[in-house]
Amino acid sequence: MVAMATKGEEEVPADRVPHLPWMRYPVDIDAFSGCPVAKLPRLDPRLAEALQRMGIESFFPVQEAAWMETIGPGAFERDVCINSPTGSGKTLAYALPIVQMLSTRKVRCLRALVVLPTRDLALQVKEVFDAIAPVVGLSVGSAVGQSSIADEVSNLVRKSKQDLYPTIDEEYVKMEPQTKVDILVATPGRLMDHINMTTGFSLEHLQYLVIDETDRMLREAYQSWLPTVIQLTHSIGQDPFWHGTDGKTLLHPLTTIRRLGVERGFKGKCYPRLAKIVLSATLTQDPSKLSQLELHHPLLLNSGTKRYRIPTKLESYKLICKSNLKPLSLIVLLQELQGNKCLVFTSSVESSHRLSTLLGFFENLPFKFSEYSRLQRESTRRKTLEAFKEGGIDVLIGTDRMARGIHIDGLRYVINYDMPPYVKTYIHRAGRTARAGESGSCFTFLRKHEVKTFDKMLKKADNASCSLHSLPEESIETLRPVFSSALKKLEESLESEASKKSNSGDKIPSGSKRKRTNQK
Ligand SMILES: Nc1ncnc2c1ncn2[C@@H]1O[C@H](COP(=O)(O)OP(=O)(O)OP(=O)(O)O)[C@@H](O)[C@H]1O
Repeated sequence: MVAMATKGEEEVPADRVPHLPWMRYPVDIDAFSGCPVAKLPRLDPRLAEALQRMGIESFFPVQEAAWMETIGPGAFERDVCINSPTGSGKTLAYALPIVQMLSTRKVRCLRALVVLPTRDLALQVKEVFDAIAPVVGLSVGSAVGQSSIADEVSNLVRKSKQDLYPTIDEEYVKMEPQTKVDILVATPGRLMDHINMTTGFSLEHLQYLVIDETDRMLREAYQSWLPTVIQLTHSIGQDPFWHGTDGKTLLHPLTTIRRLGVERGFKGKCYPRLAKIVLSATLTQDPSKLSQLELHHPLLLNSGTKRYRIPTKLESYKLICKSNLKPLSLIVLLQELQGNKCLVFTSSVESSHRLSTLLGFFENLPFKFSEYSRLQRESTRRKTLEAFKEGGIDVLIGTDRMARGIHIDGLRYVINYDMPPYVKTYIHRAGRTARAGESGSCFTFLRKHEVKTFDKMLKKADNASCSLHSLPEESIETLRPVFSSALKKLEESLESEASKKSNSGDKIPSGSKRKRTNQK
């Protein structure tokens, strides 16, 4: 039985043959065994050194496979679609070829755009580019809303010569690109701000477009950023020649020498191609969604034959508990995990807030926890994530917003306090652990009536086995006396928060009214 598909969420039987012919004959990533950095053909030695400084001695299979289709024999002739498990190294799989391809560019202008759904994830990916791009002279910028738009503008575009020397010849100004970065990592909202408002910001020279977490990006419209970007990068009508006032016609000195490839469907005309890489651990197969990408002769790189794969060293457990005692079961489980780093996922910001407020009324808990949700200020969230990464906090309680792509070293445990609504949600939540070949465990709390649905859901995730984990009844019983007073304090605390907000005129957090988001 197919999980209830809701608007925007395509849940089709994982074993159904893909609609799109090109998805039926993927390159099997498992056919690659990875290789030492020194053995990757044509890798720029400066990049090899940078990778070694990052502690990377060998490449993962997906990175080797992607390299072969971009720098190797595949030579970027086809757009690359990567469907590979969480934590398998997809970021470097696209970052390395793009940096290598741009390492020979002569003029600095925006040639690679990487778009991701959240600021945290975008900043994480920018760190990877920052570690490799500068060694070959490339500059990397970000447009994620972490700083003011004015600061971003000054980092992204230089003042045009016309502003500096009003008498300068206009034609010369048109020639000189004003973007100060070669590679831009962006979230859709800020990208659209710069497209619409930042003078000198241009995508006309773009050669590479990467869409990470593609299934989520295609599901959430984000002010129709994708059609806007695709349209702006169409070079149809872009005259590659510069017609001087003296009647001479020259090849525009700054025309991007994109990989001129004959595009199918363009009647054989030479057409500079925008090379695209799209990727996810749960890449959509929905033709209507994929058509938005205008992929050129796409090639699918897939891990194994299943639609979804979970990390090999991930162990899954389920705990069946009474819903009214779930907070106590969570405390007992967290006590068992002895302060190891752990992410706790709930179904909504409101549920995260309630749970973390309630836990605050239990004294002497043997672990430090914090809420991590949109109800908090951005600065608070950033500090919380930093403290969690550095070990100052053991447990983060949040929503699916922190499920996509975020990598936290040493994260051993993920707990689904609320059952994930879809298999994709499960894969991305559980995928915060057992990354890069490490082991990890995912515990899911279930009420009796949820077990059957959950088991069916897990069958779609590569037939993942899931053992039953039980908690000592007596440990739960010892917490019950505190529990009832904690519940009372919780209601009082939420009431006073609500009255404070209504007195101060603050909007009640949208999270408290939010329907279940199918963010995944
Ligand atoms: N070749 C490598 N050798 C060792 N570690 C690596 C290698 N490639 C990537 N890593 C590390 O593996 C971790 C996961 O990589 P990455 O975030 O790219 O995975 P991902 O496939 O994008 O995961 P997700 O689907 O969750 O976004 C990162 O911390 C990265 O530093």
